[in-house]
Amino acid sequence: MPAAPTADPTATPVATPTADPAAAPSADPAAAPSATPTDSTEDYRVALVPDDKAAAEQGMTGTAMLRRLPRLIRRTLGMAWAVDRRSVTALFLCQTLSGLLGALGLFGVSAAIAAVTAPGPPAERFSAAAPTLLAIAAAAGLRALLRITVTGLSTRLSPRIARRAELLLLEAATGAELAAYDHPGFNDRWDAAERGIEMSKELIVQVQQLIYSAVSLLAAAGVLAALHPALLPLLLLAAAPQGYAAVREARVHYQANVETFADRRILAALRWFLVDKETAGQVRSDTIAPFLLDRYQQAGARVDRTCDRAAWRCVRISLLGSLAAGAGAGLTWGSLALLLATGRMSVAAAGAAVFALRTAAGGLSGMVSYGAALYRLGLHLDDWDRFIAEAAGRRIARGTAVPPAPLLVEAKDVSYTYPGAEQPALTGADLRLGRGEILAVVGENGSGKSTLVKLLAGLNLPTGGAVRWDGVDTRELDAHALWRQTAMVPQDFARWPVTCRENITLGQPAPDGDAAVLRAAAASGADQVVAGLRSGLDTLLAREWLGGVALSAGQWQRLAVARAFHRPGGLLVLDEPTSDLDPRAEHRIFSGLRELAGDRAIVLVTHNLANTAVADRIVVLEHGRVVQCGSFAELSTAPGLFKELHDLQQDRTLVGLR
Ligand SMILES: Nc1ncnc2c1ncn2[C@@H]1O[C@H](COP(=O)(O)OP(=O)(O)OP(=O)(O)O)[C@@H](O)[C@H]1O
Repeated sequence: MPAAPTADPTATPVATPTADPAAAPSADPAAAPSATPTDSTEDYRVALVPDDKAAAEQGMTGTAMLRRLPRLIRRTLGMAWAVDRRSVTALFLCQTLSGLLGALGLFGVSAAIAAVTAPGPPAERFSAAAPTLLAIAAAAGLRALLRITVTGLSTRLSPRIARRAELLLLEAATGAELAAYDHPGFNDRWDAAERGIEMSKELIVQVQQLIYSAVSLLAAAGVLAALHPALLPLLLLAAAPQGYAAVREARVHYQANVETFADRRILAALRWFLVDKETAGQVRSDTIAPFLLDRYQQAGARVDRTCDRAAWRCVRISLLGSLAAGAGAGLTWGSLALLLATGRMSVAAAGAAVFALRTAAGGLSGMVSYGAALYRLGLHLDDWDRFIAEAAGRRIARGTAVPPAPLLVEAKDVSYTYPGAEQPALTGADLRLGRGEILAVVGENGSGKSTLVKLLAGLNLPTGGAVRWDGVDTRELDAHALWRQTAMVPQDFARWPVTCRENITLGQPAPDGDAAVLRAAAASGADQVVAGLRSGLDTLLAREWLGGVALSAGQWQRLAVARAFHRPGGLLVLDEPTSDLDPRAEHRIFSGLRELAGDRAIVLVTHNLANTAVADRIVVLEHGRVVQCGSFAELSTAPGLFKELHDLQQDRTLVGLR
């Protein structure tokens, strides 16, 4: 899936988001994307299949294939044209020339046989045929050269087409609203679309093979029609069963692919959990490896069973297709013999017909098999298309107003229900936050704190009520302009695989460059991290990469906070910003917060209620509702949830001291 895979992308190849444990169906069934709510890996697997299977069934008939092929060819050539016009033009010229040379060669064969079998002395006959034979040889040589050129051109085009397809996919994914990721099946469709990209590498190769076969067939068919009109329909009859079998096989393969889709995702997720560095320690300490490996084997066995069934079906289909094709071929060759025997065709024409029939049969079977392969690729390309269309339907399309740093951020009767969720995560929330103020948001796990701050920061749009920045609904604001005014430390902050400096500037340096970076680092305690790095700000923080340096969880968090402090956003959102920090680092951040609030509005989410003393106001959430609002002094003395939680926190400390 396209979301930043984990808090540590250094451990997650960005280009292989399928390995994202966030998308792992077995890891978190609540978050598992599926067609229907599921509670187990098995349910997940079963729930995924019907919809996708239904989609796969659509249009998988012979006529559908015939209808779709021209569109697919146009589409592939269109994609190729967009990336490299010269190569596509050269490809066409080569193919056309190759076809013409093929036809000339076949007519040449007829002329050569006629010359050789004409009455007269052998030497004369041979010298009469020699120029034609030389021309046939030259044409064959030239065709071979053209074939090599075509292969070279398609090898050049293939990766470029795939990269373009990938880029379009990435643009579609990053251009979608964040809420798109929460829609059931969105991540699955991303996975399927990625497979479409893999397949797109093959497109141009298959298309050029198909065109080559078609051109060969056309040339041979022209010659055959000229030799005897009965030969061509017979040839087509012989190819029909093979074509039908190829379509059926493509269909069986694709269906097997769809049926094993969920299991293959499970396999990918299990592979991830078994080998990733993040979980490697727990795999050992929890001795969970045998359990996960068992799951892996079960899923693998299911995939194998489905693939075996598909393979056997294909063998049966192929066998029947070949038998019918053999009978058709026998009919064609028998007819040719009959024409020759009854004198309705000359020996020269029959000789040329033999060559033409072989060429045409090769062209036909090439068209059938490449056509079927292309059709199969096209089904995967549909997945790519489907995702792009879906992402486009969920693209960020808000207003155009560009907000300055807000003086006032308000939530008015705000509710939010995650897509597909039965219960709202937030209901009827009202609050105000002015520039220079600190607002703390507290509550038990799952009470809606992160949901609320994502709405205030315009990452999500409320499903009810409104969030307003200086009176303007966030729906009417330009999303990117709004986010430029927002600095955020989310719970799962990213660990970008770039230098320490870039981890703080995010590629958006302040006018005073490193001075601003060092100020932000000093305010968050990241200055100590920088001081310990062998190349200071220039140190690459990507442990898997050559020369990268690994940081501790707390050191990363200091950098994440520095990054938010460095950003000149008018709204600063800190969601559990000190969960990994030692007391000294935590103290440094909270003692500097008031100064930072001078020209910003700050929202702080924390479970450490003592830290909320720094806030001007505290809102307490319970089951998605604001149940209390007040200052620390008020809430810590008045009866209510805040006091209860605060006392519990104190009480635990006392137990520890006893
Ligand atoms: N992407 C999502 N899709 C569906 N439901 C979600 C999603 N994210 C959160 N929720 C649900 O919304 C509710 C509020 O979640 P939220 O993350 O806002 O809680 P929180 O107060 O920040 O929790 P915590 O203290 O554990 O961080 C929870 O019941 C959670 O299950």
